[in-house]
Amino acid sequence: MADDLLTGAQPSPAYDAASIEVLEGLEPVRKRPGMYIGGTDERALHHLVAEVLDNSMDEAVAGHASRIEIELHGDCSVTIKDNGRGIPVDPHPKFPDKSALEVILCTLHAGGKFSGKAYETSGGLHGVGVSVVNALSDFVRVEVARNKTVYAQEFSRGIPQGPVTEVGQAPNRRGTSVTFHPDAEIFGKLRLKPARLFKMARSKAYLFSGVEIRWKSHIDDGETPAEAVFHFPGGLSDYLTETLGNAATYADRPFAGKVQFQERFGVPGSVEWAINWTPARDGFIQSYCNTVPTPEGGTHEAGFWAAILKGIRAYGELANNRKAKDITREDLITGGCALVSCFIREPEFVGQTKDRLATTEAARLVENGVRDHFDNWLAADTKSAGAILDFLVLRAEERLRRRQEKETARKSATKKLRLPGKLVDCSAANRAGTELFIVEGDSAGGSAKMARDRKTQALLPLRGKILNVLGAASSKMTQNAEINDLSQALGVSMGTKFRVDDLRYEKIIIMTDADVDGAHIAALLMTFFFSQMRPLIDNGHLYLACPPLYRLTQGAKRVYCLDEVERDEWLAKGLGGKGKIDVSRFKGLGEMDAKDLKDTTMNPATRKLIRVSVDDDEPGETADLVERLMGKKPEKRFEYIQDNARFVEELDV
Ligand SMILES: Nc1ncnc2c1ncn2[C@@H]1O[C@H](COP(=O)(O)OP(=O)(O)OP(=O)(O)O)[C@@H](O)[C@H]1O
Ligand SMILES: [Mg+2]
Ligand SMILES: [Mg+2]
Repeated sequence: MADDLLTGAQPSPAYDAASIEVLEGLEPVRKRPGMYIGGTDERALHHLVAEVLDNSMDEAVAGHASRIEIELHGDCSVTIKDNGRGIPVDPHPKFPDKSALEVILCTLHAGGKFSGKAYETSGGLHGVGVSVVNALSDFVRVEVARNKTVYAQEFSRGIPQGPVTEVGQAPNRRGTSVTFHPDAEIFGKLRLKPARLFKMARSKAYLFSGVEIRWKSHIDDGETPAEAVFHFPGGLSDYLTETLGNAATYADRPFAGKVQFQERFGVPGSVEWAINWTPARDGFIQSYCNTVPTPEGGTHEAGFWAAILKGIRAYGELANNRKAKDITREDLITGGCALVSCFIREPEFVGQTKDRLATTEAARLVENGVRDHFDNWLAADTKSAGAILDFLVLRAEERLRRRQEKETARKSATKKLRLPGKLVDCSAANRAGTELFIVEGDSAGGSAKMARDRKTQALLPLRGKILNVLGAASSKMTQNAEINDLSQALGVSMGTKFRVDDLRYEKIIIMTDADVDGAHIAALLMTFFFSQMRPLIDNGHLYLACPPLYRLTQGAKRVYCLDEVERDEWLAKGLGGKGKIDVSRFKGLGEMDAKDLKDTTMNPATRKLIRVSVDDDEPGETADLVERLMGKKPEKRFEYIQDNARFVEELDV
């Protein structure tokens, strides 16, 4: 084979000046879409909509538009319409035979946002966005209402299908409407997803309370509304409250606010933020600059955390809490749920998809803008401030303890087992017959502790939701405290270093509440085992406990029911006791007393377990399944776990 290459009969084509191509117009975009939209995957496809929407948002933030309409059509084309100034249509001074509209759509680096004259703090800055969309669409129609006239021009794959023409009168309307259909030559079978666009549209409305965004979709995905109007005068604070739902938080209301830089620092721009802390989930931060999401963070995020960190340490000092000085940014972020949105002049992003903000000044502006407010807020609401401080100090202590444990473990010459502090171990010396219950929350751990058989049953309470490992980088995973505790308790390593023989227990039993949250945690754990400790499943070590949903009592008689069906059966035939049957539904494991928990869920003689297994005949299906389990909707996962008998196979023990 290799010889063929060297002595090949085909003469290689000459490599000379003629082989150096110069791509003209929008051709480079079609040749290398990745350079402009970061790939040709689903994310890139949706980014096209973001580019057009960002242009309308820029128009709104500049004070020229108050309404944006997004319509997803049945053929997966999209229309984005605003009531702004309208893209200029007059002949362009540099290209007198072309309109500005055509120049903007068909030339890279053509735009009105370079000088800061037409826009003050815009998300757009490269003059590339809409021309890239044009290059990668097989159909584009732009309509502009300006000077009481409606103009239109159509394009395909970046090439005008005719000049700008007047198509009607618009005596009291103005604005821009861009309709485009992504090109299947570039994106293949990928389709725009209503749910994703819906979310994008809604978050934009949260980011700029001065705009109303109207959503319409002609594609029914079963969950996304066909029509909606977004207008959020409450801004990010409302957004955060909505995102956290009814999770318990350390502050009653988020620490939220907005600062205009002009008033404080004499430069244009502003920062708005909202943050709260919760034990219920891993922390997150979503940041934006000029309404453009920056998933990789950047200087604005750095400034924000610096303000929060300095504020909380100073507060700790005032409150005479010596440990406050140990709090680091890492502690703030775990459990801290934050939204930060800044508007600045001439932002510098990394890459055309603008994933990270690089403007150094933003760090200072945001830090100084947020800092005073945080100090005042902490001083005014001492109850919340105290709760947050305690939580963060605990985080810091845990982190230091883990680090110290690691160091002592490394120092000790003999290989000694390190076990996490919260593991309630069993006393049996051998693995045979032993079980580890992974329980949700500390309260459930309490009754489980009394219900267990001390000799063979061990407990590991997990706090909050473990990291969604599928989406996480492996470095993040090894830093996750809950995951570290879990693998330490099991006595094994993750990934390729996993040895099934090292397992310290024979059965690993996931015991979570019989509700949606419990199912979520169970799904997270199963996914974790599937991706990091697969042999543990293949060798039949992983189980799900089946806590009952109902307890029926009639006089002195009492039965437990796993589900509605069983409950209704008993209700129909009666328990054989006296009087009325009393039905109670368990909301969580923590509600059951130790005896109930033992009889129904833990005692090997009376309980039911489900063994988790993976169907090997359909390996493709399994990967798909994990994806599905890890989708964004916990209810879906719950249904899935309940309905699916392939992944979760029934087994009476
Ligand atoms: N909806 C709109 N209303 C008014 N002007 C618009 C609109 N959309 C685009 N424009 C004009 O077209 C120009 C080019 O848009 P384009 O998206 O290509 O680049 P940009 O927004 O300047 O920068 P970026 O490449 O970062 O998006 C804008 O600078 C603006 O002057
Ligand atoms: Mg743009
Ligand atoms: Mg352009």
